Amino acid sequence: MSAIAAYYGGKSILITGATGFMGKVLVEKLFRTSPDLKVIYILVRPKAGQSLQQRVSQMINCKLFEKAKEICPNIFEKIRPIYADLTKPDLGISKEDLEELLDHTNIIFHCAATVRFDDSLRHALQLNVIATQQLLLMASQMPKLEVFIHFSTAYANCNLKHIDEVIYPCSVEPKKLIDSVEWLDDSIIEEITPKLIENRPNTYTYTKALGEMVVYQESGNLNIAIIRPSIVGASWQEPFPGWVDNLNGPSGLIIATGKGFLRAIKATPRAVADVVPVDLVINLTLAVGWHTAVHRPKSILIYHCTSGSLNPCSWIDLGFQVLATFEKAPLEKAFRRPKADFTTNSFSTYLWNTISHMAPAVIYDFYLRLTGRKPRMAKLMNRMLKTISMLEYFINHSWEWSTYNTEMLMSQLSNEDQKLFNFDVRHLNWLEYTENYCIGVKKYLLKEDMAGIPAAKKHLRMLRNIYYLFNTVVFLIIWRFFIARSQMARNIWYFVMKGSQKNHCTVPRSTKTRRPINSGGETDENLPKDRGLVQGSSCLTSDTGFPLARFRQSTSI
Ligand SMILES: CCCCCCCCCCCCCCCC(=O)SCCNC(=O)CCNC(=O)[C@H](O)C(C)(C)COP(=O)(O)OP(=O)(O)OC[C@H]1O[C@@H](n2cnc3c(N)ncnc32)[C@H](O)[C@@H]1OP(=O)(O)O
Ligand SMILES: NC(=O)C1=CN([C@@H]2O[C@H](COP(=O)(O)OP(=O)(O)OC[C@H]3O[C@@H](n4cnc5c(N)ncnc54)[C@H](OP(=O)(O)O)[C@@H]3O)[C@@H](O)[C@H]2O)C=CC1
Repeated sequence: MSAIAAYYGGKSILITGATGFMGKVLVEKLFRTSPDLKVIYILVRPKAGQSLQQRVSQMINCKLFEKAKEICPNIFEKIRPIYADLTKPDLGISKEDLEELLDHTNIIFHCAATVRFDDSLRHALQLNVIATQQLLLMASQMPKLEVFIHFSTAYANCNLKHIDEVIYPCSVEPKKLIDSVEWLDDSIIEEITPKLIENRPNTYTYTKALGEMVVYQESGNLNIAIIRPSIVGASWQEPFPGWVDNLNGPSGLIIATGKGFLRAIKATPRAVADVVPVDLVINLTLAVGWHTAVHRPKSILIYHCTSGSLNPCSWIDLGFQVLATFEKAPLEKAFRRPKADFTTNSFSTYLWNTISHMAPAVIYDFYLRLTGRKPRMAKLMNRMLKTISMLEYFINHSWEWSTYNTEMLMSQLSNEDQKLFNFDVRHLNWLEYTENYCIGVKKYLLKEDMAGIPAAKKHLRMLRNIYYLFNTVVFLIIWRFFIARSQMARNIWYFVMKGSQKNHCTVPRSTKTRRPINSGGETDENLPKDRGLVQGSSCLTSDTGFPLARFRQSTSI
């Protein structure tokens, strides 16, 4: 019997952020491995006109929960949604609900956060710091609480190169900052934000670091552990490979690449793409929950959930595999053929953005206008470039995270737990994982049918033909313009043609097409004189068509 699965049996578990990407996988795994758990309280806010119950139904009825529902048919009875808004005082929880939570909760998983990189400091503080503080206060009043697991991020201390499994102090006391933003004007907060976050790229990483400090300061007698995942990607194995349901992290960029919107990105190609599958993160989380509750470590332990130190994969390898997968299983209705170039400086990035991103979008918009439709591609492209500018920091830097605690925990698990709650990233095959990730994005995020692959391939072939046609037209226009007007261009053209002519003729042809020399074909000797400068080639004269004709005209003046 698995010790971890057994631990969660009969427990009342409180989860914040259960409707999010990681929260769903956590709830699913709990029901699948510990179907005898007592209840899962989930803090939910109403959203998009849906009631709490509707949100829960939508969550449980998605494909992710199919296996869990077979194993635990009464999931609906065991999930108790609690109305909450983490930005409100007392987390917006009613008195009755609060009493129930205080009386029964055994375990807390605190997942909820704002993960947006462009959030205002005030909002990010409210969710990632103040809400954490309030939840800790609530937790300290729970007599039956055994463990509190806090989700942070491996990038909370991305201002450092080497990051250990410790809490690093921030330059400003969280409590002082919380007090200040209460009375400071939004415009002033905006002005001081760059100074506060110092050399971090955004308010998200900064407030997650502050959140950790609050956990440390308010921990009291609570039994707490912190999980720090790096870039969380689609599922690796559980409940099935490739599951993903939002655009965060790499998923949005994978779609942008597959659809042919994103064709070049500023990145350090050999830098480590520190992606970790979501099921691996959740397995570690459940193992940490069990270990912290059972062994009650004396201090708060931090667990890095990263891949770079144990099984690194570079951005360029990831990019190649994404392209290889989309060649086999392309996305439907791509804008252009998928391509992934890596630029390394701002100038080439600017050039690529203009030529390879904005220009085709503007041309397409022109076409839409001509056909009486509303132009939209340039706007879409601008939004994508804005998104990329926010993510660029993470693809152009490298970090080293120590994983001592995570490895120690792995060594303490029984063989059965190591299998059931596998978080050993060394077993991950990146080629296979990336392929499943791309297919998962196609199936579960874009809801595309695999039966549509032949049509998608046909569409790509059409795009390729348009590309060739477009390039030929551009070439002809340029050729006509230069060759007709400049002697120097004519000379260069002659020089190039002469060189290529020599090279071309040395390539052996197949015996079927090879003509014997001097056997009545066009050789140097019997070429008509008006062929002027192009003498010397049977290869050239046979298939040059319009360009050569133009060239002949212009050189025979
Ligand atoms: C082959 C090569 C592969 C290379 C692959 C590199 C991957 C390199 C990942 C590094 C990632 C580090 C991750 C740190 C790990 C954490 O600890 S944090 C968790 C990750 N958090 C995130 O990724 C949040 C990033 N997203 C954001 O902050 C906000 O969405 C943005 C980027 C500021 C955009 O904000 P906004 O302009 O208000 O727009 P929003 O309404 O959110 O979305 C606008 C449009 O952009 C789209 N969009 C949103 N997010 C994304 C996205 N990530 N991507 C694309 N489109 C997006 C939306 O679909 C939407 O399109 P429409 O539906 O309107 O057509
Ligand atoms: N995804 C990643 O790559 C990484 C994530 N993490 C951390 O993991 C945790 C989970 O991330 P992830 O699942 O990706 O995030 P998501 O954005 O998918 O989910 C966020 C969750 O928080 C909830 N939430 C947000 N605001 C409120 C609010 N005001 N009141 C109540 N609930 C709210 C959301 O609810 P709703 O559905 O109503 O919006 C949602 O359930 C976070 O702490 C994040 O910092 C760490 C490293 C990487």
